Amino acid sequence: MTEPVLRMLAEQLPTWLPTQRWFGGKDRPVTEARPVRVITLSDKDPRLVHALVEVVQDDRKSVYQLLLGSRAQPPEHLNGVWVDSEGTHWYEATADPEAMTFLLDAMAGQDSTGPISFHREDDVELDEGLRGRAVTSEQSNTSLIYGQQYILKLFRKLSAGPNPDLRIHRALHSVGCEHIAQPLGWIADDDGDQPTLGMLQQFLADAADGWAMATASVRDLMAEGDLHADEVGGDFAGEAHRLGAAVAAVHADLARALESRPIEPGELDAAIDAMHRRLDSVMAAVPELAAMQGAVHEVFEQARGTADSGVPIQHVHGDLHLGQVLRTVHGWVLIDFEGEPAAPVSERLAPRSPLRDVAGMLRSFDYAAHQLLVGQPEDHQLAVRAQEWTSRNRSAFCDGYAEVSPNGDPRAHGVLLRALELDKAVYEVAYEQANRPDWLQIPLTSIARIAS
Ligand SMILES: Nc1ncnc2c1ncn2[C@@H]1O[C@H](COP(=O)(O)OP(=O)(O)O)[C@@H](O)[C@H]1O
Ligand SMILES: O=P(O)(O)O[C@H]1O[C@H](CO)[C@@H](O[C@H]2O[C@H](CO)[C@@H](O)[C@H](O)[C@H]2O)[C@H](O)[C@H]1O
Repeated sequence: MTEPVLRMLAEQLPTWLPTQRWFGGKDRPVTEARPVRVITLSDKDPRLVHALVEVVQDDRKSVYQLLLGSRAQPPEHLNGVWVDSEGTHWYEATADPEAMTFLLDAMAGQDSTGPISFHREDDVELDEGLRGRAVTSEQSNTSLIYGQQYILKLFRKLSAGPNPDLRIHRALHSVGCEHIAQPLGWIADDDGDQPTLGMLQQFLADAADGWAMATASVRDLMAEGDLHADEVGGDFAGEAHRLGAAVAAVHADLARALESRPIEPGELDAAIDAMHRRLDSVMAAVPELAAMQGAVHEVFEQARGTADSGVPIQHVHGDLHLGQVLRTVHGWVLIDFEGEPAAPVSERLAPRSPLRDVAGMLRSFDYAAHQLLVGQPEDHQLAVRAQEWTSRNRSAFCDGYAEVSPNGDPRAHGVLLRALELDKAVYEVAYEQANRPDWLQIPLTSIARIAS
C-alpha cells in the first residue's frame, strides 16, 4: 500500500495544499511535497492512514500532518478525491466523521501504532464510539467535535517537541485554572522531533466566542443613532470587565504554574530591538507604513528604560484577541495558547510581559469596533461611535484586569503598553496583508492614531 500512496501524495499535494485554509505557506509556491512517513492506523473500513509530509518552498521546509481515508463504499462527497496507482480512492479523512472515531477510541484505550501514541489524562475516562465532525470556523489547524463532549485539535504544521498549547493547558489545569477548557488527552509522535500531533479538550457546547459577541454589540450601537454605548441593549462593557478579570486570573495561574521572574537587564532592550526589526521587515512588504515609520520607532524607543515598571515576566498567551476567548454560562474561557502562529516555538515559550496579552486584547476592541466600517463610505458619525465603543470597552477591560492582577492596573505602564500595542498592530499589518488585504486599513489607521 505504501509505495502507491507515497507517489500519489508527492504528485497531488503541491497543488492541493495551497487550497487548504490551514496551510500556512500561501505566500510562496510549493516547490515540492515529500511524504516522509506513511503509517496505517486502521485497516478496517474506513481505512485510516497517517502521513507526514515535508513541504519545500524554496529554502523553507515545513512538516505537515495529513490523515487519509479510504472506504469500500464512500459517500458521494468523499468519492474519488485522489486515486493511487493501484486504483484505491483516498480522501482527506478529517472530512469523514466515522473515520475520526478511531482517534478518540485510541486515546480512550491509550493505544499506540508504531511511533504514534494516544493518551488520555490520568483522571479522565473517555466515551468511545463517537463520530468526529470537523469544525467549520476559520482556523489554522483542524478541530473535530465528538458529540457534545470533546474537541480534538489536530495540529497541521508540526513543530519539534511538546506543542505550547498542550503544555500550557496542562500546566494551567494542574493549578486548577477556572478559565480554560479541561485538557483530556493528546496524540504524540515519538519519532524524530517528537511533535505533538493532537490535543483533546472538553468541548464547551454552550459557548459564544468573544468576537461574535463584541461585534454584535458594536452593530447594536451603530444602529441606535441617538443612544450612547451605556444606553444600548447590547452594551458589552460588563462582559469586557469580566473578561479583564479572567485574563488577569489566567496570568496569575500561569505565573504560579510556570516561571515568573523579574525582568533582567538587557531583556527589555532585546524586546525593543525585536519591535524595531519587526517594523522594518513589515515595512518592506507594506510601503504604506513608511509615513508612520519614524513615529513608531520613537514610541518603541520611549519604552526603553521602563524595565523597572515592576511587572515580572512570565508565560503568557501570546496571541490574545476576542476570537480566542469563549463566554460560557460560568464565565470567560481562554483558548489556543499556541502564540503567534508564525513565531518560532522557542520565542513563544519564552517568558514575556503579561502586558503583551493586555495589549493584544486592547487591539482587539479596536478591531471589533472598526471592522464594520471596512468598505463603507466615510461616515463621521459612525467613526465617532466606533471610537466611543472602543474606549468604553478598553477601559472596562483594564478595570476588570486591575481588580484581579497582583501587578495592578496595566494603564500605570502606559509607555510600555503603547509600544506593545503598536508592535501588535505592526504584526497585524503583516497578517492582514497576507490573509485579508481588505482589512489592512484597520491596523494601519490604528498605528497612525496610536503613534501620533
Ligand atoms: N474547548 C472548546 N469548546 C468549544 N469550542 C472550541 C473549543 N476550543 C476551540 N473551539 C472552537 O474552535 C475554533 C478553533 O480553535 P483554535 O484553538 O483557535 O484553533 P486554531 O489554533 O486552529 O486557530 C475556535 O474559534 C472556537 O470556536
Ligand atoms: O486566531 P489565530 O491564532 O489564527 O490568530 C491569527 O488570526 C487572527 C484573525 O483570525 C488575527 O487577529 C486579528 O483579527 C481579529 C479579528 O478577526 C482581531 O480580533 C485581532 O485583534 C487581530 O489581531 C491574529 O492577529 C492572528 O495571529
